[in-house]
Amino acid sequence: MSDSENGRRLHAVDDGLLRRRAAISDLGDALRLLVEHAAATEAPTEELRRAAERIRQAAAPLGERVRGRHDSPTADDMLAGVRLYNPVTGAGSALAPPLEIHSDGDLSIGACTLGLAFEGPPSFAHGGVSAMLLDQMLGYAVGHSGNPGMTVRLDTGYRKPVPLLTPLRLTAQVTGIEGRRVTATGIIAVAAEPGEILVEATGVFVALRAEQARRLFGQAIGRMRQSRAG
Ligand SMILES: CCCCCCCCCCCCCC(=O)SCCNC(=O)CCNC(=O)[C@H](O)C(C)(C)COP(=O)(O)OP(=O)(O)OC[C@H]1O[C@@H](n2cnc3c(N)ncnc32)[C@H](O)[C@@H]1OP(=O)(O)O
Repeated sequence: MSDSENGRRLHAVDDGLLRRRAAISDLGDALRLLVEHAAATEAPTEELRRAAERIRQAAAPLGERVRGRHDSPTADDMLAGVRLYNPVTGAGSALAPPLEIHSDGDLSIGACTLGLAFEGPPSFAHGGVSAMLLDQMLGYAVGHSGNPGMTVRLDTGYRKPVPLLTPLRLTAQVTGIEGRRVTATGIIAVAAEPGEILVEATGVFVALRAEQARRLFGQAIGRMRQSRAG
């Protein structure tokens, strides 16, 4: 194959992957709209029954070809950090707010708005959701520092309730590295009042030894290599 033919082929593959990722995002948006409407609706009972039937019909073709537990989604790129179904940040996940994170130097900054589907106490976020957002924020900061690891401890302090339907600002940073253990802290605030801490967390993350990584992720890594080679 000539260089230009090879180039055209790679370009076509990239286009296909980009189109698939855009479609996954689009499906994720539709699912999040569905989840939010389903949590907020006061539609008549008969409308709920009709909607349930239509949703089951729409779901059926998606279930015809599915991946197994150890298979990465074909549109993901684990090494580049592209994970479309991450339940906190994934554009394709119905569960994700989604939280958008970027870095400014050593500081990781996140933004999201939680809908009624995330309600715990009336009109405020469920405490477990705040912990989930902060675990992701701290994990991102730890990964960004070049020492990725798994959460072994997460201490969460709830100072004030987190309002729903209100833009939020989250921040996180690494505060200490001791061998394989990395400590990070983070907070949740309302975007309009970033100085007022609603929830704070400190997490400890541990970099896996090679043997631990093989034991926990060996099958998934093997499948990923196979699918890349094929
Ligand atoms: C740009 C970059 C972007 C990156 C984006 C990424 C975003 C990703 C975001 C994802 C975010 C979400 C992330 C998630 O959701 S991660 C999912 C939730 N976490 C887990 O499932 C982890 C479960 N735990 C384990 O599997 C084991 O504990 C592992 C394998 C991790 C360690 O195995 P093990 O337990 O046998 O430990 P060790 O013998 O190897 O020793 C390790 C060191 O750690 C210390 N230790 C252990 N436990 C604790 C503890 N509770 N408090 C304090 N320290 C503790 C221990 O004393 C030792 O220290 P030292 O004696 O060496 O000093």
